[in-house]
Amino acid sequence: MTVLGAIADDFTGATDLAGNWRSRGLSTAVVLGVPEADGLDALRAHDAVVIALKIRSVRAEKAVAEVREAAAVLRELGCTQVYDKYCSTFDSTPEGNIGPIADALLEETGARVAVVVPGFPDAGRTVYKGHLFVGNDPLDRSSMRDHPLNPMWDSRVSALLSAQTPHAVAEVHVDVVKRGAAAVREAIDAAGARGARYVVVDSIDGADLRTIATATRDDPLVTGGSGLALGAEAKRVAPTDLAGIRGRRVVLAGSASRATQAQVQDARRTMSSRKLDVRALVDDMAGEEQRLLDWVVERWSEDADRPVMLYSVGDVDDVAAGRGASPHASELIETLYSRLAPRLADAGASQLIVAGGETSGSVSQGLGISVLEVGQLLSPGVSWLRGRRRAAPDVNLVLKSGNFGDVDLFSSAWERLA
Ligand SMILES: Nc1ncnc2c1ncn2[C@@H]1O[C@H](COP(=O)(O)OP(=O)(O)O)[C@@H](O)[C@H]1O
Ligand SMILES: O=C(O)[C@@H](O)C(=O)COP(=O)(O)O
Repeated sequence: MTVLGAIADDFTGATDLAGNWRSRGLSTAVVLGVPEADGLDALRAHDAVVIALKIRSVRAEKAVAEVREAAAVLRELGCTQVYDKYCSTFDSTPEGNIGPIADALLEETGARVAVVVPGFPDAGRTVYKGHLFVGNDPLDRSSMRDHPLNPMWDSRVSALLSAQTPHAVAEVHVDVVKRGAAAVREAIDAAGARGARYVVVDSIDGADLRTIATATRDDPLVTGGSGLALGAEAKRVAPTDLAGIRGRRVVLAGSASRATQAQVQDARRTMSSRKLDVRALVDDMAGEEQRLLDWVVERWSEDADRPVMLYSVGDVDDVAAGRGASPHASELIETLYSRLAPRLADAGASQLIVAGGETSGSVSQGLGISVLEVGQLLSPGVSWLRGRRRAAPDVNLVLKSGNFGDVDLFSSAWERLA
């Protein structure tokens, strides 16, 4: 029976969370979109279910409506705790939807108070005295300040959240966390008694996540990045690795994040690659789609085993250039990838690495994927997946969050598919 349920605001975030639950031995299914009632029985066998939505950058009312539907499904599945998964870098604008979604989930779950835990120390996200750090930098001094969709303007998580919710937000700092789960529980309850509905809890290492997870085990709602899932009670089940599906290999990078830029630069040295031309997409989307398909297929015909890469940002100037070519550059790039992905699969692609949360959503939707099985972990937050497509053969996928993964991920990941 399913005990844990999650709602993730993007597809990479969903696989990030599922990978962490899998590493605790929990069998975890990722469903793309709110599943239909007749699809629920297949999910009941899992310990945990993640419903992946593509709502990170959509209007709050629309996002909340989808989240309420997803919450109803998790209730139907009998989940005793709902995990509200947003980005470990709290990606949102002041009009963003993290607050409204959490507010709706307080109502849906009947929770009096919910923790806010963006920390994921394995991936360099820590929260210290309420401030979110990316590596050594406060969030608003990290590369996230230049994000094309969600430029981050503050590092204090309570300030970011307070801009998006009418509810009071409290903080529990690391000195309390280091005293253990009972002290954290007491501090959360005390904050709740003073009227707070959210409590941002510091986490500077994995032990803190385990402490917070223990303290909140019986809470109907927790919120955070994926790190808190690493504190889930472990099951002694050795997770099996996914087998590789034979076929062509392709990298589709639509992420503008700095880590992806470095991965793109690294991969350009080892594989054929081509940068998307936003101007050409504006002028003739269908023609450009065909040209890109032909170009990839020709590269495969030269060497069937070598991956081929399409990318949209090689360095930070490409975002400004893309925007200069069209104010709709982001949508055009997402549309291109979602249309191209199924055509690449028809042309033989069975192993795809996709970079960027929004981009991964577009590609998965384009491929018609309904459920993802989570396999071997490549690096914190990044795993191989098997995507089940509606009326088409399955594919292996990596849906990589923009800022995650080792620099050589695009060339090294393939070896990890048995
Ligand atoms: N050259 C570009 N110019 C403008 N927008 C771009 C460019 N390349 C990618 N984008 C858009 O930026 C967004 C990146 O978001 P996402 O895929 O979530 O990755 P990340 O958050 O890591 O940057 C997408 O909407 C993508 O289409
Ligand atoms: O929590 C995280 O950092 C990731 O799971 C995530 O959501 C990253 O988003 P993108 O950078 O948009 O892929």
